Amino acid sequence: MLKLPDYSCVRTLVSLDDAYELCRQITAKYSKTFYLGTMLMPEAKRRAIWAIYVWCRRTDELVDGPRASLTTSETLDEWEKQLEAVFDGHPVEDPDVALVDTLERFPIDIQPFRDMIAGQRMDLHRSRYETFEQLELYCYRVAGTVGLMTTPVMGIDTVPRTTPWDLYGTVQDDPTSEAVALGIANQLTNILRDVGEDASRGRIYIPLDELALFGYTEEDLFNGVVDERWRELMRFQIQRARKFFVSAERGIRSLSRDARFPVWAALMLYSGILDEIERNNYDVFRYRAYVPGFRKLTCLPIARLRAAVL
Ligand SMILES: CC(C)=CCC/C(C)=C/CC/C(C)=C/CC/C(C)=C/[C@@H]1[C@@H](COP(=O)(O)OP(=O)(O)O)[C@]1(C)CC/C=C(\C)CC/C=C(\C)CCC=C(C)C
Ligand SMILES: Nc1ncnc2c1ncn2[C@@H]1O[C@H](COP(=O)(O)OP(=O)(O)OP(=O)(O)O)[C@@H](O)[C@H]1O
Ligand SMILES: [Mn+2]
Repeated sequence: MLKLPDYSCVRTLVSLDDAYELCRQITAKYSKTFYLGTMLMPEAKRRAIWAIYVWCRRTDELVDGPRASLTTSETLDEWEKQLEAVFDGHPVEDPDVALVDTLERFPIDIQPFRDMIAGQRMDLHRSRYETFEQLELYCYRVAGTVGLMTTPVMGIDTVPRTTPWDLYGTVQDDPTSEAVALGIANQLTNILRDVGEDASRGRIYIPLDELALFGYTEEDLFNGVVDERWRELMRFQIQRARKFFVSAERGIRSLSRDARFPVWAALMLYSGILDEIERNNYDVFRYRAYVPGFRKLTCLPIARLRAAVL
């Protein structure tokens, strides 16, 4: 079993600035998209998002990282206790120093963090989802929760703006469900991009009843068969992921002004992966869909404009 540090021990940890710098470096190393998003935010918010990112990354690594085979349900129990210590103001490891500070500055609830651990537990115990309902619960837990963790940092500002091209109607007070929708959209996209990689680990996230609906079998998936059945199935999956992105868009105008551009940018960059899958003619087995740097750059002025006018 993977042993975590004893959270009841007192130990010497890094300074607050060093802890945030560590979180910055880890975010930059692991995610170009989210790091870019944070670089468009004011300093205080950006540092908080790095701290949250790193906690999420560490949680994900427990079941997805190089030492994942050592992770058991007890490891996740310990991780949850470490989380509680952090919420009580007691950092256990260096990056926790930044998270404790972030939790003091922003009104963030512990429940989404617990729910994310529950999502990682699902990865530990199951490698198939029968229906989309089951998959949606998984997606809420591992990714929708990120929306709930980060919205209190980004802040809400619902001052209505009326424009002749108003696409989304009145500004809502509470963008919680849109924040969750963005996490789910990202996770569905991630799943479609990584179908081949997950299959090589014996995992299938696409709901089995939907594979059956398109006459595509588990065996086809493990053999990386790309034919019209697969392409139709992928078109269906992509269309659904896009619906979640569209729901999320409605919520961005309820966020603080200084968070709208970063979130539009992150949304456009991540949903761009779906366009790349289409460009690769749905062959996620042989080609990894990624948004090339120049296309990421062209998204930015459009995201800037959307943040200003939508
Ligand atoms: C710019 C910004 C606000 C970013 C948020 C950054 C953040 C804290 C991300 C956490 C990501 C993370 C490590 C989660 C652990 C579980 C996991 C791996 C989920 C997948 C992320 C993809 O990461 P990546 O591509 O690096 O994965 P791999 O390379 O395959 O390992 C997820 C797909 C989920 C990410 C979910 C979000 C970022 C939620 C987004 C929602 C908001 C920012 C709320 C916006 C508010 C409204 C009202 C729309
Ligand atoms: N164009 C590419 N071709 C092959 N491998 C890549 C490519 N881009 C990234 N990788 C590798 O795959 C890993 C994850 O790639 P990914 O596209 O998720 O980039 P990322 O830095 O995590 O950014 P993002 O936030 O957009 O997911 C990278 O750390 C890198 O090692
Ligand atoms: Mn990535």
